[in-house]
Order: sequence, then C-alpha cells, then structure tokens
Amino acid sequence: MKNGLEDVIAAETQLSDVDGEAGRLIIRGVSLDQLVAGGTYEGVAALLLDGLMERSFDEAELRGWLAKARTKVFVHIEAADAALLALPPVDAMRALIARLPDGEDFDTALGLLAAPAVFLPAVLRLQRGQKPIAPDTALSQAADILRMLTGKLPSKEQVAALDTYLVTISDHGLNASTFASRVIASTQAGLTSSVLAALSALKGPLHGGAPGPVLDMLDAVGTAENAGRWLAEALERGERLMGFGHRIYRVRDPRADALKGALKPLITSGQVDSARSALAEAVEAAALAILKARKPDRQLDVNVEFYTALLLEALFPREAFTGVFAIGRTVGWLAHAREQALDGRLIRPRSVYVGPLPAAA
Ligand SMILES: CC(=O)SCCNC(=O)CCNC(=O)[C@H](O)C(C)(C)COP(=O)(O)OP(=O)(O)OC[C@H]1O[C@@H](n2cnc3c(N)ncnc32)[C@H](O)[C@@H]1OP(=O)(O)O
Ligand SMILES: O=C([O-])CC(=O)C(=O)O
Repeated sequence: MKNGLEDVIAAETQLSDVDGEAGRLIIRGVSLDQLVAGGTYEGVAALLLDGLMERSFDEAELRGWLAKARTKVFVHIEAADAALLALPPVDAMRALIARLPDGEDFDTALGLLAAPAVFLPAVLRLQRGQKPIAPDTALSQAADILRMLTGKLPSKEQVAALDTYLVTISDHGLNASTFASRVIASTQAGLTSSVLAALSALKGPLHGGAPGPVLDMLDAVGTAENAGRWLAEALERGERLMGFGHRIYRVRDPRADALKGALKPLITSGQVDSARSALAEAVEAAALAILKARKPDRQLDVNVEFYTALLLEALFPREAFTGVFAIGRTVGWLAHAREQALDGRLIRPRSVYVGPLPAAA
C-alpha cells in the first residue's frame, strides 16, 4: 500500500500529462510553451472542454457565452451577508458557488466557469466596504476579472499576465483537487458538487493555498543577504518551504518559468518593482541550495506556486490568491468531472483495517 496513493494510477485521461522526470506538461496534445504563447483563458477552456459537453464550440463562441454567464451569476452577490463576508475570500466564494444549481449540462458548466470570476472580485470589494461592480459582456474573462476588482480597465500587460496564469494552471493531471472532482463525478452528483469538493481540496496550504505564504516568506526574509539564515531557521523549526517540492516533479516545475516569463513585461513597463523579483530569485537560489544539502536523497525544486505568488502580487491582494487559482483550475475540474462521468464507473478504493478486532464471545 502507498501512503498518499503515491504512484497509484487512478484514471485514464485525455486531458493532461505531467512528466515529473522531464519537467514537461502537455494539455490535450499541446505543450505548455505553445499554450502560453499568446494563449487566453477562453482558448484553453475551449480546448479542455472540447467534445466533453453536449454541444461543441470554439474560443470565440465560448467568450460570448461566458460573458453572458458572468452577468447571470452576478445576482447571487446579493446573498453575501455579514457572516459570509467574515469568511476568508475563498470560503466566501465557495459559499456563493454552493447556491448554483447542480447538473451535468453545458449551462451548468458555463455558470461554474463564470461564478468564481465574478464572486471573487465582488467578495474582495464588499470586504473592503466597496460596492461590487457588474460584469462587462464586451470584455474577456481575464480583463473583466481585473476590471470588476479595481473599477478600472486593466493594462494590456496585466490582462496578458492574468491570461498566462489562468492558462498555465488550467489543468495538471490527477492533483488532489482534480481527484476530488472525479470522485464526486463518479457518484453522478453533478458538476457543481464536483467543483465545490475540488475547491475545498485546493485551499489547503500544501496545494493551492501556498502562494500567500510564499509572499509572507519573502517579506520575512526581507533581503537577499538574509535568505540563507532565515530559510535554515525555518527548516530547523520543522517548517516546509512554501513554493518548493512536488509529488510528481523531480525537476523544476515547467510552469515556474512560464510565470516568470509572464512577469517580464510587467517589470519592463514599470508595473512590478524589479527589486521584488530580484529578492525572489535570491530566495529561490538559497532555498534550492539548502534543500539540496538537507535532503540529498530527495530532488526538491521550485514548484508553480513560487512565481505564482510574484505574478499574482502584481494583480491581486494576497488574500485572493487561492481564489484566483480556483478561477483558473475550475475548467480542469469540469473537464475531468465530465470525463469521469462519461466513463460511468464509481470510484471506490479499499482500505486495510488495522484497528482492534472484536473480543471473542
Ligand atoms: C499547486 C500545488 O499544489 S504545488 C504544491 C504547493 N505546495 C507547497 O509549495 C508546499 C510546500 N511543499 C510541500 O509541502 C511538499 O513538497 C508537497 C506537499 C507539495 C509534496 O509533498 P510530498 O509528495 O509528500 O513530498 P515528498 O515525498 O517529495 O517529500 C519528501 C521529503 O521532503 C520534504 N519536503 C518536501 N517539500 C518540502 C519543502 N517545501 N520544504 C521542506 N521540506 C520539504 C518532506 O518533509 C519529506 O521529508 P521527510 O522524508 O524527511 O519527511
Ligand atoms: O499536481 C499536483 O499535485 C499539484 C499541482 O502542481 C497542481 O495541482 O497544479
């Protein structure tokens, strides 16, 4: 038996392949490099959902339907009362998504793609005492998310950076949240239930909750000179270094460089301080050296969350990061849920009982 199901194959999928030895990610036959070159959220969503819903569509059609779906789900913001707004943004978002009807059809899927994109900016604004901003059907999903957050049209560099992020993290094999989505789908509970379960799995600090703590780490380190000492002390305390290590990758996560690349136009146009990325690079180098020295048997490298933190810091407040991850990953969860539902087989593994036996009569 493998603790944590390590190396256990639990599904066949046509959606994505993570090669942990080569450091390569393929999404539906397209390599990550090809996908991020000018790729948009709507483009990767159309690619992932192709053939899995009851109707077919291309990127342009999806963009139009998604824009309308954003407007449709906006009414649910009315349900954001004081108790809901006291929750962390990702939990408030989950509570609002739970209001959506369940189902297996395209309309349900569209609502679920639109909902996190609308609910997250609205929750963040309400938590700051500001009025939510209604969606604009003329905009792409990435541009509208940023506009609904700030009330201003984002720069083209900001939209491109967010599109690259959403494309990069859209799907990633059988990660914990996607597995959760497939387990729920296998019971035929419906797509909303799958997304809610997956979101609950995503928010943990070992999965999609890591980027906020990455920034906390950068802040605590403060200067490049301090990095080695601070990281050594953190490991002494038994802490894990956030943004490093991965269950599958034994080399650098290929998404780290895709996200680092997406940061460059923001740095060169003066929208991100180059000192911040220099500090991140110094912390990365120090962390890799110390992890290599302390865990020589384990190849621990940088994962997607390290440069996610830096990229998202340029666009969102820190408390929003896990919610932004969910905006991008929902399409992967939906595609996997549909693939699993079409397969039709209930997921039900076995456990080994190691508890006490009943006393003899
Ligand atoms: C989108 C994503 O989900 S990407 C991952 C985001 N999460 C993080 O960045 C949190 C930090 N990283 C981690 O906690 C882990 O690397 C995980 C959860 C991502 C993967 O966990 P596992 O597959 O169980 O780790 P793995 O088996 O490779 O760990 C082996 C050893 O390395 C250690 N290790 C792994 N990652 C780290 C880390 N970031 N910092 C310090 N030590 C680490 C483990 O403690 C373990 O040591 P031990 O055998 O002495 O107990
Ligand atoms: O694949 C994993 O286990 C975690 C991860 O990187 C992701 O979900 O993007």
